Amino acid sequence: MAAWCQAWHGRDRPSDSAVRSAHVSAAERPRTSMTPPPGAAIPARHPDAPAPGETLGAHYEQCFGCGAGQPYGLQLEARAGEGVTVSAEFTVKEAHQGAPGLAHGGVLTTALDETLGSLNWLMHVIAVTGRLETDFVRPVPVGTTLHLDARATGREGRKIYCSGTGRIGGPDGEVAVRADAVFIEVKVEHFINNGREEEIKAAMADPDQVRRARAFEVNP
Ligand SMILES: CCCCCCCC/C=C\CCCCCCCC(=O)SCCNC(=O)CCNC(=O)[C@H](O)C(C)(C)COP(=O)(O)OP(=O)(O)OC[C@H]1O[C@@H](n2cnc3c(N)ncnc32)[C@H](O)[C@@H]1OP(=O)(O)O
Repeated sequence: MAAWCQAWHGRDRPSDSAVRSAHVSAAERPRTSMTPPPGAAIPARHPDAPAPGETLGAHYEQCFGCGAGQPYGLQLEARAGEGVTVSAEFTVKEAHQGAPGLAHGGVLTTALDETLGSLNWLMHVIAVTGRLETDFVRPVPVGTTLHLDARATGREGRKIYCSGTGRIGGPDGEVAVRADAVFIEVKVEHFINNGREEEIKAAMADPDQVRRARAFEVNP
């Protein structure tokens, strides 16, 4: 039986008090810098990572950032670049407005979060966003295609440092948004112990081999 499957069967869900105390100690931690510390490792591309130019596919069909099963989601399709870099496009739809005719800042942050998160697949690591800092440089109108780029800049322990930009008017157009983030490597138990049973079961039964591989095969 695969490790993730054993973890599911023998899972030990955290009690409410465990979740609360974990939350308090994390909240008391000083903010992590967004710059890789001196001595951080240079992120290495996994030998089995998709080749430059290949699309990565969604990691979960119901993901608000990349899943095809979310009609109001971003349905972002990331492509592998050289090294540990990715690019993606996202066209702002009416459902994504904040001010009339303009993209909501949270949606733009989601686009960056998803693009940055997809870098982890090139390293064959499962990681969640720990900290994400966005600069909103220009307003982004509905109908605009945001050209996104992201790169991993350093690794230290479980922390993965990365940065990304979103440009308008073409892949070399003006920067409209940019972000720095620290992702934290987790085991598949992070999802099993904290997610809802219904969705976890559905994800495990996903007939899409690529998505299953992204979710599980990086956790031997
Ligand atoms: C069976 C089905 C399975 C399906 C599987 C599907 C897999 C699909 C593949 C991929 C999915 C990825 C999803 C992509 C979606 C886009 C990305 C998102 O939006 S993710 C959602 C938003 N993020 C969260 O919900 C995190 C919530 N936070 C937590 O769960 C914890 O706080 C966590 C895991 C981040 C850390 O908790 P700790 O207890 O494991 O680790 P500690 O010991 O506290 O920290 C470890 C190191 O990380 C630093 N760290 C921790 N939290 C940090 C933070 N918030 N900012 C900066 N650094 C932080 C610490 O300073 C520490 O560093 P030092 O080792 O001391 O140097």
